Amino acid sequence: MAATSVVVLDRGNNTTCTINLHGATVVSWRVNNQEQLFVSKQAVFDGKKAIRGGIPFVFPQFGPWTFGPQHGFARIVRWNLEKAPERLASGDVEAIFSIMDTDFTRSMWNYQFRLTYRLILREKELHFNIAVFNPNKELTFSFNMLLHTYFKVPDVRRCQITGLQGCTFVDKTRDGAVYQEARDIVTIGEWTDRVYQNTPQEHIITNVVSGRKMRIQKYNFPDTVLWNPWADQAKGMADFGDDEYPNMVCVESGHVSSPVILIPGTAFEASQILQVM
Ligand SMILES: O=P(O)(O)OC[C@H]1O[C@@H](O)[C@H](O)[C@@H](O)[C@@H]1O
Repeated sequence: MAATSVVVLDRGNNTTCTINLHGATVVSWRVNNQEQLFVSKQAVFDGKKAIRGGIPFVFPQFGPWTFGPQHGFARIVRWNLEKAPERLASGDVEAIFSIMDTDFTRSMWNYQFRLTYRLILREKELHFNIAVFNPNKELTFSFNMLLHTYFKVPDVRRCQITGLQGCTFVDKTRDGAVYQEARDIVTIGEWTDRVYQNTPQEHIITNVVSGRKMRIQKYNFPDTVLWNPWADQAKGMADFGDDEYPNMVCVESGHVSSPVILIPGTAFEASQILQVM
């Protein structure tokens, strides 16, 4: 069996979305033949390591983890294809992916769970609907979740990001010091690793591929992580080219600064819409 395998949603007009079952990582989103996501040339596809780029799925932990790998296990396990790509009456294409607990996941996180991930590819949009169910009889569990989206950009220094003004953020490049964002438009010109809290439902990033704008809409994802490793940090990552940092920006919708607490028999739902404007 191949170490990794992919599922393609094809809407026609050279508009496609490719999902690698390793981590249910979205590894490509093309709109009219234009790639919107960054994947490193050094990315490793060995069915073990997390894929460097696209949209890795972070769950049940964000960041370093005492009981397992950084950013949890969802991005390094093979997902099931619950529903193969199917064209809807609207012409949009849908596919559903899922994981549930295994011996491997229980060795780090000893709960039964079920996670479904539904993707819908529209003309200029990609929709993500996520549901986590707690089937345990008595155990409440808590988790973080985040869509670690790597946007492809011609030059990150020219991107402007809206929707962060007034938000409190934890700056991981300054030992987790907490600040408040003063700027209505945020730009990036150095190593950036920030967890913005209680952000609004919408962000716009300017100057993505072909000078267009990207709209991010999120529901039940209170936080937004902004990340670019810049030159020095890039050198420290084996699966990221030294000169690639100008061509990506991670703007990540998540529930990370506080955990989701899920009591038995209930579900948590969250969603995101990406739109090329
Ligand atoms: O190298 P990883 O595990 O994919 O993580 C990449 C980055 O992911 C970001 O979301 C984190 O805020 C960063 O701290 C981290 O460096």
